[in-house]
Amino acid sequence: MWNTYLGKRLLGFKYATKGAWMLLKNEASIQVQLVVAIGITIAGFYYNISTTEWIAQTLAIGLVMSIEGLNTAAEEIANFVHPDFHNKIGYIKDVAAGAVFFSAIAAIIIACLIYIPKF
Ligand SMILES: Nc1ncnc2c1ncn2[C@@H]1O[C@H](COP(=O)(O)OP(=O)(O)OP(=O)(O)O)[C@@H](O)[C@H]1O
Repeated sequence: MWNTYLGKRLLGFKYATKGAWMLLKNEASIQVQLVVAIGITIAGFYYNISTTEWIAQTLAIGLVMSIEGLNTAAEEIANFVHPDFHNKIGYIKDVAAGAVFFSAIAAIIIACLIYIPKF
């Protein structure tokens, strides 16, 4: 059954949900982002934000958590292939963290655009 087209897709989904659970269980930064995501979702209901605002907010949450997950994967690969100190590993980790920074700035701007007018 798992060797069919549909079976392989289902297996991929199973591994992806396992990976998402591992990120949420093991990674402090993702846990913090999940708490922020829950808080901002509660704020969305409290301030009764529009459908467009929900779309922007949901995309922002997904973007930050996705890039954080990729950043974690890059760090894990870097630690696995080269556990010792190396400038190149430092560069790889820093640019991966920089990608999270870009997404976080975008998410903060989106949050400001949605919530500042509501005060
Ligand atoms: N092996 C290494 N060689 C060179 N520099 C490193 C190395 N490991 C870490 N660094 C430097 O230290 C910084 C922090 O590394 P670390 O692995 O603790 O990342 P982190 O983002 O703090 O991880 P975590 O998200 O797990 O807390 C990196 O961004 C990099 O500048």
